[in-house]
Amino acid sequence: MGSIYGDESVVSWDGQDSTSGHEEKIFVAVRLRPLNDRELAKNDVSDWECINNTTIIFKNTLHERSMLPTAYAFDRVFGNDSPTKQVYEEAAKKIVLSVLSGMNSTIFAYGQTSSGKTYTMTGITEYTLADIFDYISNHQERDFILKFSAMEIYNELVKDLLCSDGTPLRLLDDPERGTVVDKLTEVVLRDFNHLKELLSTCETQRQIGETTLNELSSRSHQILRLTVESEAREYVGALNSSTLTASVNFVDLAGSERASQTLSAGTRLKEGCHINRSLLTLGTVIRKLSKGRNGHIPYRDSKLTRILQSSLGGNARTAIICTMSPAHTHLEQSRNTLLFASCAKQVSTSAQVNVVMSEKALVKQLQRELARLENELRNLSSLSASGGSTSALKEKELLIEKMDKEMKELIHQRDLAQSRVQDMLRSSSTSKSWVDMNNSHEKGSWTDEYPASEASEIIDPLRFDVASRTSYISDKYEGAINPSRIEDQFLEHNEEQFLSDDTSPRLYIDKYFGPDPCKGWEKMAHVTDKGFEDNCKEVQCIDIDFTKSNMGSSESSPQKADPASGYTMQSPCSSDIEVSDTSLDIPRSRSCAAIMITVEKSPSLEAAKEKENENRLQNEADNQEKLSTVESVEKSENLSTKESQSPIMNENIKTLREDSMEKKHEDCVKELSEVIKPKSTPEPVKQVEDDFVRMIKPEPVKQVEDNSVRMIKPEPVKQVEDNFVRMIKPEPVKQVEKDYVRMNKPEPVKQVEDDLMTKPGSVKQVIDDSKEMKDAKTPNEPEKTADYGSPKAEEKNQYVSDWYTEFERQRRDIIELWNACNIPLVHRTYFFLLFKGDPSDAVYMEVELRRLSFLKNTLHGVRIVKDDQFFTQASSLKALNREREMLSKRMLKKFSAKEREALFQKWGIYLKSKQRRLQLCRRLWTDITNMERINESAAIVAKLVGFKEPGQAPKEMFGLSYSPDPTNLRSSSWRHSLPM
Ligand SMILES: Nc1ncnc2c1ncn2[C@@H]1O[C@H](COP(=O)(O)OP(=O)(O)OP(=O)(O)O)[C@@H](O)[C@H]1O
Repeated sequence: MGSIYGDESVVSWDGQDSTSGHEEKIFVAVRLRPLNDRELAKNDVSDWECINNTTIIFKNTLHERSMLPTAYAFDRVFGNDSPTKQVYEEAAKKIVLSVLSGMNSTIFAYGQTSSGKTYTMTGITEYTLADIFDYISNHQERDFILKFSAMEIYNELVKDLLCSDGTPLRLLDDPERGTVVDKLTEVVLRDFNHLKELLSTCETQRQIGETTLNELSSRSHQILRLTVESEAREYVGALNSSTLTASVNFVDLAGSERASQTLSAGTRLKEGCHINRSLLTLGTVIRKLSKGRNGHIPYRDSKLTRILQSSLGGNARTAIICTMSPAHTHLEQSRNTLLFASCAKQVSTSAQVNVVMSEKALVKQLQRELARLENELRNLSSLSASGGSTSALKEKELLIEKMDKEMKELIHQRDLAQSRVQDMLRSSSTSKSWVDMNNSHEKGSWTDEYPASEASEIIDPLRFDVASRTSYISDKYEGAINPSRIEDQFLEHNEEQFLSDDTSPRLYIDKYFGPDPCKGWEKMAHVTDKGFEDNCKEVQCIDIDFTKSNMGSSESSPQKADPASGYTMQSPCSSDIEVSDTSLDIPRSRSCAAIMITVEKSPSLEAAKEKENENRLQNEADNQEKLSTVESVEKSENLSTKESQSPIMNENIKTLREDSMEKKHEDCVKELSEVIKPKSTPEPVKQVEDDFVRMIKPEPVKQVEDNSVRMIKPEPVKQVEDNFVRMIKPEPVKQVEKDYVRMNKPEPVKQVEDDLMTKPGSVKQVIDDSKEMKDAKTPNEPEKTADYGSPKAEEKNQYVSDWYTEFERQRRDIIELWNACNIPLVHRTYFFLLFKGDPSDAVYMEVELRRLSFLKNTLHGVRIVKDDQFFTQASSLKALNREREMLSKRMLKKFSAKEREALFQKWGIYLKSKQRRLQLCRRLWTDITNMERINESAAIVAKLVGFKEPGQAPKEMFGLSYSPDPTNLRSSSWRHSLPM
């Protein structure tokens, strides 16, 4: 008897958790009735016999030549002496009383005409109702409502058995309740007697006809329906009250019949046709369901199957009691019944508790559900706000913006640095050129060699603007002398002038770095040498020109040429560029060269300093010379009129007088080093370049775009599909195979061996220690014995003991993994016997553990992708079962009958059971927690396979040289089954 646990709980009749839907097969029982008087009168014989509770056999095999089965097994079979009460208790009660648990249930009586369906079903209905009423009276804590309805399907018309007008009822399809019989009378039962009255009404109403086989043959399918609603009394009207509601159907089918047997005609024949047709549909539904739910199930082909759809593979617990006549004359019908029963046995239903909540409870629950959903929605939105695609994009945009700013700043700094470099170089070169030029001028040599006409021809195409250039250069010159002004000059300087000026830092960048400044640093390394040399030359030329113009002015009006001196102040005198460049052979500023080397090769700071020192030494020598030159200029200054000197020149001379060239060079180098220091080492430059490329090139944007596209476009699906295809395609298997092969190759063994033998605290160490301990224990060597028991010896002892604990642990792991990976038993045995607990086993164990762990993971993966290809190749259950079969065959040869019997007894195998050897082999290596069983398994397999010296496994077996007595392994499949 079940129990009720209060509100929202259910009655459990069979110990199952009935609150959730569970799938179960239809319960099928067969009931054999006794031969009836008519059959006895005809001397009919009984063909069938129930040999136990579940099996019914065909007795008269002599009369039956067919190949049809002679024995049938069902959930329960009842012989002709079984009373209906027993049938109810053992085959129906559990199912029908599920109605009290809130689960729908149905009990069918199926069988040929006159086989005892009505007889059985009437009894079952009464017993059920009696039990239900009994239950209700014993459970006053619940409030029950019972409703009863009854219908029959006669000639494919649905009739209400509780209504006498005989009007056929319509079937309606309800989306929630399925097929319902429209306007079917439903009576609320007052008590058991009320029900009995109703049952009697039904009996009267039901179509009964006389046939030659049954005087009171039911000519219709009858469905009696009892609906049980229950509610815990203490919760009635409460907010959390709920009602269990379910129906039980008692279905007494019309009997299948053969017209020839029933000798029916007219009305009976017509009834028979309808009966057979609807039963045929029922049979088809059952047969189709028994083969799975593939394809169309013809529920709607008959009203019977349509009404009872929920009981046929639906959500009602179902039992079918097939009634049979044992008479030989009904053999064919009996066989059909058994065939139907066999099919029905394969059909599953999935019943669940129907809980109807009170309106208040429903509102409360809906409110709770609403709150939960709202909460989820909130979480989702906050999640998307914090980590969603929009925020990710925004974050990236911000990052890009930030990096963009940084890059701009870096570029700006670099520009400044370059400008400073140039200015310094120019000022340095100018000073030197200017001094040199003065020296040359003093010598009066260069203008003679290069006439003005030639110079003019060269300068014209350059459209050299002497005035602006002079002004600019003078400014820059000042800047070079006063580095603090450089930046201001660049900022203040006219943009156009910058662009037209090929000494402009911007053009310089364009020229040497290209439009993408990020490439500059590298490109610069290739072109600087020549480029900078050219640039320096230009600077020199300009300086020369400037110097020349100023020098000229000291002698005459700037508008007039002085043929004597060769000054051509009216026309651009850049012809002298060439002159200065070539004929004067002015040495390029060493400081310029040094600086460029620093930039060009991006050496380390130390290297730069080294070069700086080098330059300083060189410059010291140069400056000595320059200072003397300045002195000579000073001298000449005294000789010429003071007014003839330009203020700039005066300033220059003044500055040169105040600052030595060495100081200037030092300043240049120092400043340059400071400016370019962070970029002088290759890494930051590369980093800047990489960052820049990442930030300002189209790629990052593209990347962001791609990312966003990936997030919102259908491609992800494609990607997922691709991944999936990649997952389930043979490729991963191939990879897995490769990995597997790699794992099984001798290399890892070697590696593990090496590790274990060479590492400190290694196996070798343990072996040595244990040997040492063994030696220490030798009684013949007292001095060693003396050491035994000392702290050192105890430590060693502990060490060795730890090793054995570890050994046991590893061995257990391996055994577990063997089982998990379906490793062949022969392999297990060989290894198991190999492990003697010697520390040198560690190598084998470690390799085996690694291999198995890998295999287990792999198999796990393979199972996920359901790729049997690798699975079977690696270690499949199928292969293992094959191995067990083969081992079982060898038992005859390897074990005597006595030994086998002893083994069967030891392993709990019933001596009279079939396939005892196979049973035994199927148990080998299965109880992995029982070491005794494992030991026995190993011993049995070893004997079956014929290991000669199982403990003496060569380590080569880790390769492919596994050879456990080839004479005993004739079948190649044995070797094939080995995973190595
Ligand atoms: N197990 C049984 N023990 C004794 N008598 C039985 C048993 N089963 C059926 N009978 C008797 O056999 C006869 C036919 O039974 P019943 O009417 O139940 O058959 P049925 O299968 O319902 O037939 P139909 O399909 O024609 O209605 C009845 O007289 C009934 O009393």
